[in-house]
This record gives sequence, C-alpha cells and structure tokens, in this order.
Amino acid sequence: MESNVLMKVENVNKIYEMGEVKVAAVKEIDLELYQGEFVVILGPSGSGKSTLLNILGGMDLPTQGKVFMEGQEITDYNDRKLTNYRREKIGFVFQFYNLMANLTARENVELATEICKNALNIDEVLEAIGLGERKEHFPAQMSGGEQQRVAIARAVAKNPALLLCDEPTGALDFETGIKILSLLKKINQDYNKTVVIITHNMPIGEMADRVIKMRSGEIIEVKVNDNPIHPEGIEW
Ligand SMILES: Nc1ncnc2c1ncn2[C@@H]1O[C@H](COP(=O)(O)OP(=O)(O)OP(=O)(O)O)[C@@H](O)[C@H]1O
Repeated sequence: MESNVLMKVENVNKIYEMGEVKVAAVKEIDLELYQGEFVVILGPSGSGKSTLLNILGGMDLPTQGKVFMEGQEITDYNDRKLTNYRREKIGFVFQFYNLMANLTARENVELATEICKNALNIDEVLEAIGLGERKEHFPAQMSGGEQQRVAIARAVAKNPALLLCDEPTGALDFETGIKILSLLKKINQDYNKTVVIITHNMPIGEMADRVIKMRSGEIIEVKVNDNPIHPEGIEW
C-alpha cells in the first residue's frame, strides 16, 4: 500500500434486503483516499453516498469487499474494534448538528473527547474554529452556523484520521454554508486532516482536490482538480 494512502476500498458492494426485494445501494466501489486530501463525493439522492460514507466510517459493513484504514482491514473488525475505530479514527459532521441541548459548546466538545486517546486541547480547537467567545453558550443561544461550528470542533478535537461530513451545509443559508466550507478547508490545511464531504450540491466540488461522482450506486467519474478554488469563490 502506498505510504500516503489513508483508506482503501476494494470492490465494495452493499445490498439491502427487504423481504423479496434487494436494493444494491453501492456496487463494485474501488477507491483510495490519500492523507491530507479534500474529497467531495457528489451524487443525486439515492446514488449511494450515505451508504459509502457509513461504510468508510465503520457504521455499516459492506455485503462484499474490503475496506482498509492505514493498512488495517476494518471489514475484518469485530464490534469492539469497530467501536474503537469510530471513536479514534473518524470525526463525523452531519447536516443536523446533533448537539446536546443541555450542554454548553465547550461541554459538547469535551464529552466527545473524553472517550478518545489522542484528543486535542479543547480550548485551542474552539479558538481555532472561531468559538472562543461562545464556548460557554448553549446550543439554543447559537445560530445554525455556530452550532455547526461546535459540531465541527467536536469532530476535530477527537484528532481523527478522517473527517466525514454528510451534507454539512444542507441546513444552512448560502453565506453561512460558505463560511462552514471555508472552515473545513482551513482544518484540512492547518491540521493536515483528510476531509470527505458528501453532497448533492455540485458547485461544492470546485473546492475539492478530487471530486468523485456517483450515480445508481456506482462511481461514474473521478476528477482531479489541479486548482481547487477557495470556498469564498463558490456560488450556488
Ligand atoms: N437501510 C436501508 N434499507 C434499504 N434500502 C436502503 C437503506 N439505506 C439506503 N437504502 C437504499 O440504497 C440506495 C442508496 O441510498 P443512499 O442513502 O446511500 O443514497 P444517497 O446518495 O446518500 O441519498 P441521499 O442524498 O438522499 O441521502 C437508495 O436506493 C436507498 O433507498
């Protein structure tokens, strides 16, 4: 395995069986994710993006195929190892921020890092993410964009190998969405974190080092952007 390959997906298929009906959610996926790259997985609703993200994040297992993280086969892991994998290696950011309403921003981040071995300094991460002034506030006292920042701080503070973001701007207005994308780019650069965003929003692909297009469960195109644009230049 090449030294800069972070994850490798080999011939992955996922078939959901609902009684007599079988749905092939992803089909024959081969993919490598490189250390430090910014990847956008683009595809319409139902194209298999979430299924692939769940498999990368150790939340679901493929029906067939292998997935490796840093050379270790995660598709071989038992439940305990998979739980550790999700804890230590993956930071998740979702469309809806899923913050604990009764905890402050800082406490939300702290809760997530308590079970991690290599967590970063919480206050430094909150500062870097622009929440230094708001860290004692509760989610209900924050805008959607600020809550998403807390969710990103929570994912980054775990110091994961990979940040997986599922429609991170989906619940935000355009301007706030661009700020969140700029923040994800900054984290990618400042912390040298590999970031994967899944979205149906095509212009977001312009900021990626690589764009992976999916349709009907398959990868139909992989495009390398030699000159990814800064998120501030994206419009939709
Ligand atoms: N748990 C499940 N049981 C049965 N079918 C499923 C399940 N999860 C997903 N599917 C099906 O697999 C296919 C791919 O779904 P998936 O959610 O991965 O697509 P997606 O690109 O993420 O879509 P969206 O953008 O709407 O979230 C769809 O046909 C979907 O109906």
